[in-house]
Amino acid sequence: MTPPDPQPIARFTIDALQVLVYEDRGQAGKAAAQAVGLAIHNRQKAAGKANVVFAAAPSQNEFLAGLVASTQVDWSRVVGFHMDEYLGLPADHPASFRRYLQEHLFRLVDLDADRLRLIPGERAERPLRTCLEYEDRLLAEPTDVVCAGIGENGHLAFNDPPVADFHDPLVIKVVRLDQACRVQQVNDGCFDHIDEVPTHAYTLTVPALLSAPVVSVVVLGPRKANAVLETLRGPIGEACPATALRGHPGARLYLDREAARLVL
Ligand SMILES: N[C@@H]1[C@@H](O)[C@H](O)[C@@H](COP(=O)(O)O)O[C@@H]1O
Repeated sequence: MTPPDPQPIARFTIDALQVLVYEDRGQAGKAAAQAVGLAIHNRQKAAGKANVVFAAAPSQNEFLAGLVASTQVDWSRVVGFHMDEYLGLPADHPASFRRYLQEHLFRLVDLDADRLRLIPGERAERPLRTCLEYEDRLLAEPTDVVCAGIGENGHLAFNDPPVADFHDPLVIKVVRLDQACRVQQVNDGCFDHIDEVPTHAYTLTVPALLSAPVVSVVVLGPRKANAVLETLRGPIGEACPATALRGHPGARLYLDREAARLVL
């Protein structure tokens, strides 16, 4: 017998943003995976393929596991991008986002190299050239679905508060990482020590992320409660980059009870 679909314990809308709260991480991730699976399926039916941008962080584990299990997605017709990567980190480094996505998704669904558009983060020289090349790839295959998280400091991808720009003319840029963001990477277990966390990274910009008609955001755990509060109840602005989601009618925020603690 198949387990029942996850049911939200609360659902509400803040400005244009739909918010769904689930009892636990597993249910929130599974619900997001079902909705993203359907969005990819619909896009494949309408356009033949779907261009999808994936976040790479422990917050995505349950969601990606749900997507791997989805029967709705034809992975031979998905083009996979990722939203950020550390500058100077080789692809096989344990904390590399390319490695994370290979292990949690691409390898598991046979998404091969010819359908992957990955940021060559190890190229630390001439990063602007890397940005322009990746921009060309994104513009050639416009994003249909973005799968994101929100950082403890309210960042979207690596658009931390000091560098986020809701009117950014760029599609991808190199940013200096905020200290709070670098500390989170250690707390998440991605690095042993703050000194190991790179100081700079490539990131898709806020307008690039929000250009997708479907934006699915999974935010889990007690350490995200403040960021969720700011995202939903604070003033819309770059001080909390995730507030930009409130202007997007195709955005959905999937929370577990712990992350939603301050907004229920
Ligand atoms: N590289 C990750 C992104 O891919 C992720 O979306 C974001 C939020 O991550 P988390 O949900 O762990 O806070 O953080 C980093 O930028």
